[in-house]
Amino acid sequence: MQDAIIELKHINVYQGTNLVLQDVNLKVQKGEFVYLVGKTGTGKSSLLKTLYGDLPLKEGDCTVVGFNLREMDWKKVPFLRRNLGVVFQDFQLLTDRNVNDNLKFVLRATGWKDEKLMDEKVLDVLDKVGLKSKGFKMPFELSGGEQQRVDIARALLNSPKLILADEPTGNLDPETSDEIMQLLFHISRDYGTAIVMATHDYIVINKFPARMVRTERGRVIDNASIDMV
Ligand SMILES: Nc1ncnc2c1ncn2[C@@H]1O[C@H](COP(=O)(O)OP(=O)(O)OP(=O)(O)O)[C@@H](O)[C@H]1O
Repeated sequence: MQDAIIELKHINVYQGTNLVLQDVNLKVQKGEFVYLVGKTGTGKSSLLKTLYGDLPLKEGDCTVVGFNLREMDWKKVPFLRRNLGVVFQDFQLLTDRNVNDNLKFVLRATGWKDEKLMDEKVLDVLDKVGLKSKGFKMPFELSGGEQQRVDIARALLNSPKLILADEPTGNLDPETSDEIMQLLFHISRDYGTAIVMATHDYIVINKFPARMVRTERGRVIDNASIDMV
């Protein structure tokens, strides 16, 4: 039997009192790569936010990396976040500290204490994203692609079973987008990390085909094929 990393049953997604997505059913298995596609404003980010506990789940059943979001005490959200990684379009690095300290900041915030273990972990994730020698650089000294790699390294810190990526190639040129996609596919394939990636970018999808799920008119449509979009 395969392990479901995400299982959604009849969930409704709200922004405030506004119902954004209705009756969403979705299963994502260990190591699966899934694109979340759909026009702007159709609810891709809202769905991802629900999955990482940024929007409260009001209706339906939702299990993410073993956490039942319906029954979960709101105070447990930090524990949920320790078990998944989130990658954003705009990198969201702390601009006042170098790459090592950006990563250590997250480790400390998620309960790590031993300096030596933290140093080893930081080196390990930087190695995984091909930035082993860049730990002492400030974010402004890095290219957009390198900053996105640091963002991905940050998502890998707690060895998550799931990465949620919201338009991770949105700010990158085509060549750099390809490099980031190769990295994400490598992570999914070689470490068994499930990845759900929201994107508008059909050039990327064509080059790196994977399962697609589409947001449209308040619904999530599974098995969307590329010629439908
Ligand atoms: N913070 C918010 N408060 C209220 N409504 C919001 C908020 N964020 C998004 N919305 C609304 O929720 C709906 C879905 O937005 P969402 O950002 O999830 O769509 P999206 O598919 O991710 O769009 P994009 O591709 O442009 O990022 C839109 O109608 C949007 O206006």
